[in-house]
Amino acid sequence: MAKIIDGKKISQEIKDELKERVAALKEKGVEVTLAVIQVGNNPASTVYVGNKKKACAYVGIRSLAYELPEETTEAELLELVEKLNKDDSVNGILVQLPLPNHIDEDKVIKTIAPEKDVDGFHPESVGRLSIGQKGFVSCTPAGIIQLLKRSDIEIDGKECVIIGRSNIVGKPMSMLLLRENGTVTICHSHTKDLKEVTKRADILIVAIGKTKFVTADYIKEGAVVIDVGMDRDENGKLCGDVDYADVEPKAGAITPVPGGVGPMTIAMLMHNCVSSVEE
Ligand SMILES: Nc1nc(=O)c2c([nH]1)NC[C@@H]1CN(c3ccc(C(=O)N[C@@H](CCC(=O)O)C(=O)O)cc3)C=[N+]21
Repeated sequence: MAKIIDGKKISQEIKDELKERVAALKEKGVEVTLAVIQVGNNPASTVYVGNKKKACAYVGIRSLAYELPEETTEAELLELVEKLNKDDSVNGILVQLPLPNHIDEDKVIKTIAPEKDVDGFHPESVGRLSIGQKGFVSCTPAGIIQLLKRSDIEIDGKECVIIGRSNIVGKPMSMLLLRENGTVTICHSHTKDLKEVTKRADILIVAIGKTKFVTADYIKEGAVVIDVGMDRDENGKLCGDVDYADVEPKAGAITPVPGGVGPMTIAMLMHNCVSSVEE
């Protein structure tokens, strides 16, 4: 029986700590403000953005919602980002991804001022993380480190295997695990004999976007399994990239979906907003 890593509970602890820090800032007359921009109405994005606004309200962060129509041009979006860059009352800017196809995501991310890049997606933020300088860290991988630390799971010297090499999860995850002295392997679609690699993992991070892809035969007995997937099963129910029912009995610890990594992503966004104002 695996220990269930409760992301909902741990994210709540983090939000409660942040709530006190925001209250202390308010006493000094300092307000924390996050601008959230959504283009179009992708239903998943609407749910995530809604959760972000709710978390802001709980922690005491002011949130400004920009809900732009699907037809918004790239120039219009860039103009809004530049306006928010210059607005001293705005501390953080988040542009919800994915953007409609006619907008170049890289160009938009590059336009966000690095000092307001609470998503940690700007090339400067990514570069800083890779060379060990202070900067914003992508929220999902930062949340996974918190899940491990707050569950007393040691990373130092451990075999850490990541499946997936995305810019927002896999790659920054590798940098964070390396910073914690893990031995890090990143697997992807061209990896030969994937199971042989994943079976070496003491800590396995799964971020591939394939419903219930990882089964018990991918893991070592007692491994820590972190599921970053946000998928739908055959009944339309939310599930992850890990076949939970199959893997849980063999794992040492595991994150559920929902209630695992997802809520941590939002807690770390709140953390990034608050820490940017405190420093
Ligand atoms: N600029 C940008 N920043 C992001 O951080 C970002 C993004 N774009 N685009 C999409 C992904 C995905 N993401 C999630 C956030 C919360 C949950 C979450 O709260 N999940 C809940 C369940 C949510 C539900 O009920 O559907 C859970 O796992 O328990 C999931 C996924 C942030 N992302």
